[in-house]
Amino acid sequence: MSDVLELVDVSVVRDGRALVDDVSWSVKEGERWVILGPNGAGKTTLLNIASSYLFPSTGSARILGEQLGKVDVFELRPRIGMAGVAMADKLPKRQTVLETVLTAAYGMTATWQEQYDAVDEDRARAFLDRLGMTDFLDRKFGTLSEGERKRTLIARAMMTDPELLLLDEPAAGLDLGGREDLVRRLGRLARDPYAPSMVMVTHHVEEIAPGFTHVLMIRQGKVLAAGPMETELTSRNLSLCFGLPLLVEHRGDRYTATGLPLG
Ligand SMILES: Nc1ncnc2c1ncn2[C@@H]1O[C@H](COP(=O)(O)OP(=O)(O)OP(=O)(O)O)[C@@H](O)[C@H]1O
Repeated sequence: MSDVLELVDVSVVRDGRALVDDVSWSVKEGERWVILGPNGAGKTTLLNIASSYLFPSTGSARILGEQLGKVDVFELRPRIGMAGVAMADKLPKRQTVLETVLTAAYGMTATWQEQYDAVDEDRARAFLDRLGMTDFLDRKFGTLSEGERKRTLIARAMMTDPELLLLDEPAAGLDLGGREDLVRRLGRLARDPYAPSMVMVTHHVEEIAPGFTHVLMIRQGKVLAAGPMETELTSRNLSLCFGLPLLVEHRGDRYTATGLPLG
């Protein structure tokens, strides 16, 4: 298996403070990673490196076999799908859902007067269908609910047929039904052997879909645990990560975490 992502001794320093501190982490082809950590731990900063939008202050980062700093990022970026709030803010609100997904194939965020290939339109429809968005194709992106927007962004990130899919808090802001629906869809994607390697940032173990294989826990910029879900997603590690006693339970193919009474 080849490395999709390989960070060696990576630090990101701003105003004399390490936001990411000496992180070494590798993601192999086909793996599905979850990044867990408290607010401000450095999760989004790591994702920004993985998407080639942020360069480490020190250390080395290889993405899809290319060394950050030596590769033309404009050639690298189409190989990476990214769905997150930062992307949602860049997309025109008046564009339809179908156009929002379709424009990804042309490496831009706005539509032009040009005709799109029927093949691309079919692909956009298929991804939207897979995410349960078929009834919303002509709706303006700006009028979607949080959950509908999240599902559209994932379809959009899939459109370039990425080798690496990065999801930044895809279930944040969803109600219970919306979360469960998304977890089911992400689970289907995670178990699809043809789906890209995936890295998902989340705040809650309840949002981990079946099919995710590995977890990275980060606290104050430092890696606290990284490895297979079944060995690393433990009460001990999660308690250390969030700084309070937590009980992790594994029921069926899902996880829950609850705080223990401070005895
Ligand atoms: N450009 C910057 N300059 C200075 N500090 C920054 C900069 N960008 C981020 N930070 C700080 O770096 C730390 C890590 O931020 P990051 O967004 O990676 O955390 P996170 O784990 O994603 O947090 P959250 O769960 O709240 O989204 C935070 O303390 C943040 O305030």
